[in-house]
Amino acid sequence: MSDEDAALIAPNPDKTALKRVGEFVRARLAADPSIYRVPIDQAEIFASSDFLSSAECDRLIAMIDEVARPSETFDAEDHYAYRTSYSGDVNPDDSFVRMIERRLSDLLGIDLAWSETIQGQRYFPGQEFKEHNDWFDTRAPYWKEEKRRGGQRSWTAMVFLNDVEEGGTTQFVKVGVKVPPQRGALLLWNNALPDGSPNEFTMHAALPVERGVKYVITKWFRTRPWS
Ligand SMILES: O=C(O)CCC(=O)C(=O)O
Ligand SMILES: [Fe+2]
Repeated sequence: MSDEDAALIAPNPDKTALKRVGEFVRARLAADPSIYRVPIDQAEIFASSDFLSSAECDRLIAMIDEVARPSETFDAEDHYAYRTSYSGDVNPDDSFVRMIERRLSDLLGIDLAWSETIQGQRYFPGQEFKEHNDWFDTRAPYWKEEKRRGGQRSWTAMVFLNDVEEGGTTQFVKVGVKVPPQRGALLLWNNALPDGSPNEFTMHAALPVERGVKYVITKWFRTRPWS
């Protein structure tokens, strides 16, 4: 059995909560005319082209440049091969950041308290984030802590802050969906299936930047209040 297959049969204590979050966010997004659903059946992936203004993107880019440090993923063993970009939590107490967070939370209809603080990422040429799923592996040592502080990740919200000269496409590798960076565009997806189990079709990668620099912000929503 591959590691990936094993992850899919790992214990899923948050299944019912994931199902419930999936249901209400799905209904809310379906009723929102600014949101487009990527037309595939295997995963719930949504986009909105002008979520942030250029001025808002520039302000976030400047904040990321201030906090950038090497990324950490939850897979300590090979994280350098895995994600080579720079990342950092932008200041969650900043009133401008709070405004962006409130907008995301309102769009999805998930209480802001159920989400991790916004993370900024910057990719220079050659940097990438190899294919992965955003959900936690409930068999990994870190799960004990994550379970206590908000549980499984439900929805991911990501915003591209700039156009990239070449490369940096976000690719959902199992369903053939490719989203090139587009300034201000929001990408949202449900990491779970409608029944609350992890959806392997959400596996995604940030392809290497070839020319220019790529900036994104990401916010992960959980299944209960995050701390
Ligand atoms: O930068 C991207 O395009 C993807 C980022 C990502 O997958 C993540 O932060 O989990
Ligand atoms: Fe991801």
